[in-house]
Amino acid sequence: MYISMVLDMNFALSVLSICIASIGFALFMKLYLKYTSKFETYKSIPEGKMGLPWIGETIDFYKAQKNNKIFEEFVHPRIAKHGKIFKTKLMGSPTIVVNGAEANKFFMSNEFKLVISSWPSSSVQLMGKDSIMEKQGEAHRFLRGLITSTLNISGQEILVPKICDTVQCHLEKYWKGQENIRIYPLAKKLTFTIVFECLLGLEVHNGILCVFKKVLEGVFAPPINVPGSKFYRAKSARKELNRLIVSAVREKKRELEEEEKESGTLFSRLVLAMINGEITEDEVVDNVILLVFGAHDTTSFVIAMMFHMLGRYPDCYSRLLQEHNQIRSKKKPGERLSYEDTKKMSYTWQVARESMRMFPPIFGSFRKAVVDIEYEGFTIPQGWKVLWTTYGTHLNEEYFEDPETFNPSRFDKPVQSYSFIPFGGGPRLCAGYQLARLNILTLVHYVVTQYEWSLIYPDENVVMDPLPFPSQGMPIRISPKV
Ligand code: HEM
Repeated sequence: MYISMVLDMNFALSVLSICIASIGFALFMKLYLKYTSKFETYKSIPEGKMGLPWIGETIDFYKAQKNNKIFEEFVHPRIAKHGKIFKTKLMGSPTIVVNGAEANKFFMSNEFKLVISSWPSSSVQLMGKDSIMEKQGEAHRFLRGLITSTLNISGQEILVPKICDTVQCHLEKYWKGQENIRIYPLAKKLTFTIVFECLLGLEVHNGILCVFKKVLEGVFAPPINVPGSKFYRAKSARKELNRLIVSAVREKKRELEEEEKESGTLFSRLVLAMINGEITEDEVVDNVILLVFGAHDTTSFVIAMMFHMLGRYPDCYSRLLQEHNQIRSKKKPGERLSYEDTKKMSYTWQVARESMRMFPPIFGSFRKAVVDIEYEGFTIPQGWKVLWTTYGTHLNEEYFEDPETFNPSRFDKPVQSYSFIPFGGGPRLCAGYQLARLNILTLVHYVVTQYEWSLIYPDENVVMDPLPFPSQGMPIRISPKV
């Protein structure tokens, strides 16, 4: 009796489960068909798979990103199957992934006309809606003008000696007397100080780097604002940062109004524009934060990867060292580098470019179509995202012969335009590119002329979370040159 009751119950439960599963499946199919038929009117959407409703192929993308294999595991297999332009769905958005110099040129140079930049919600909330990356048209042009005017040739002539002092101070504080150091975290400290002190002209207070780090950690985290989440911690740090920067803005405003003299630093220029009513206080704050974000992990990763490759390619290192010894030999003891000296570091910059080709700090960037776009016989519907990727050209032998080989000399000759794009291109080309260049060249100069060094882990992995970084922080053995 008891057994038959249990069997009856089991049977009833099985029938119920089958019913629930069937209803679930029917609902799922209905949603899926509704979702796929929505775009049937567009006959020429690029090929590709949209994956599951809402999630799309996000899990595959994140998995590839975690392994630092976005190209090998996500982009390349889809290029092989569907061609250089394919569709997918990422983080809830239908997305067209575009690869190749021609496509890069088309989408990057049509910024504001056909596409606008489109950052994840967590980045916008943490960087602020008033940062340059969220601006279009005239507002974008004005902010960009302020930033790039600090980095024109006369701006760079002023910056180089300041960067030299900062680098020497950094080496004195963190390298001197050490046997082992980790290049990547130290390069982050240095980059932060260079942006804050040399570019912006702000003093670095104790603890501010820590607050910045917490904000940066949440920039690509899911925007889940619950206590304990990365995003929640980043939002709290952002509030703290706001307080600190707002008080610096108001102090600078008082100074500028009382003294009526402008120091020429980017921070003064931003505050002066605020006094003149051209931008708001929020715009000053958001752009200070954005500049640190734009510079910090990117420049430090390039520095780390340059040392990684130089440690593995002694011939390249000898040639680079020769370049710096020559510059050094023309200087008096203690004399700083000049902007002209940095122009002589052409091979070093080729090493940096080759490192960025193989290990781009930014894998690509999202845009949003503001109208239906016709490109190469395809239609990209209005509202869809477009993702351009660095890997799509950097690792393609159509643009770079033998792309897996580290060969800085490939940059002896100019490369096809829009094929080398670590700094992006078009109206949104990196606004701090010259600062990154000076930061990298100056640090390399002082390190290679003052230190013997060798890699501790020549096979150290690069991981991504979500930006790439060396898994061990790139430790090196160092000893001062005699
Ligand atoms: C090696 C170092 C760097 C790399 C690889 C890099 C890369 C990039 C890329 C790819 C973009 C374009 C993003 C897009 O198209 O959506 C960009 C934009 C930008 N970067 Fe950099 N960046 C670097 C260093 C810096 C530095 C040092 C600063 C400033 C101090 C900076 C400030 C900016 C700003 C303000 C933008 C936005 C430009 C705009 O929207 O008009 N970057 N960067």
